[in-house]
Amino acid sequence: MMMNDMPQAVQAQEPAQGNGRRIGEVVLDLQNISLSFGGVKALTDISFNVREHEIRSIIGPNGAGKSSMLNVINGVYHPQEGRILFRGEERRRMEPHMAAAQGIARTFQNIALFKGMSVLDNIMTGRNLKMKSGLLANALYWGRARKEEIEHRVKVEEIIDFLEIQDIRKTPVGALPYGLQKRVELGRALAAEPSLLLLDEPMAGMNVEEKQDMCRFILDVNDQFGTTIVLIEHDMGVVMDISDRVVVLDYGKKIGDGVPDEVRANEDVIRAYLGTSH
Ligand SMILES: Nc1ncnc2c1ncn2[C@@H]1O[C@H](COP(=O)(O)OP(=O)(O)OP(=O)(O)O)[C@@H](O)[C@H]1O
Repeated sequence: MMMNDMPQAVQAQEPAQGNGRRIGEVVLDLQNISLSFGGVKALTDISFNVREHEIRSIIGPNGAGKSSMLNVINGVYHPQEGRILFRGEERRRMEPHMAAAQGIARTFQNIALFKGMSVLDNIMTGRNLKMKSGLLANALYWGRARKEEIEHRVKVEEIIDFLEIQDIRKTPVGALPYGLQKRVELGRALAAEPSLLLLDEPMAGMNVEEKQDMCRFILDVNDQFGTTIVLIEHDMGVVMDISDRVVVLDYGKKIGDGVPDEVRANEDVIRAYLGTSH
């Protein structure tokens, strides 16, 4: 990203209009979010927003509250305080399956795939929500269900081509190296055709080459499908390279928010990261 060429005034808090992508309106607005587990305050008064087509990263040292934040967005955790607006509408009650129905998909820190199933079948499970025909429909309207399945297959094959995993489409996921499993997990999330994709440490445990591949796919998803992406990542180099804006958490509080150059220069962020292993 060409942040260095941008004048200071343009950088303040606004995402870059990089890579020909058009960054649009705020799609997700988190306002004064606080979340506790018993006596543990995981998040304290966190506010930030995510704009359409943006790659928005959440970083911070271990235990900073990053996963908790993603789980709040996804409807897994319910904050005790604060407001969440998605596409301008305030969220009242939220469950993970409702997030999926709203076009929010996610991947997990620890790969959550069916290891004994093929790559193709795993990605196919990502279409579940889109499938109208249930078992009964399958029995009664065989033709219609069959047609629908073919349409889903076409979509899944498109994703397989996009992720360049044609040669392993029939391979059981458990037999694949870690980096490829992560790519399949991305494929399954993409199968839901999300408008907002949440990625929990998509590069964790990868070697340099696998990280480069994953970066390329994340940028391509964002660019070609226009998907808005929120990601948690420990690798600072990667984050600064691919993000439009970065929010920094430390001990459950927000200590920085802005384009990568702003965050890099932020004294609080530098202090939080000094002496940590990130
Ligand atoms: N389900 C839970 N029950 C109790 N405490 C929790 C729960 N989830 C998170 N926490 C606590 O909330 C705080 C933030 O944790 P969280 O996992 O969100 O941080 P993180 O930044 O994602 O950390 P890491 O980088 O290690 O994954 C920690 O103190 C953690 O112990």
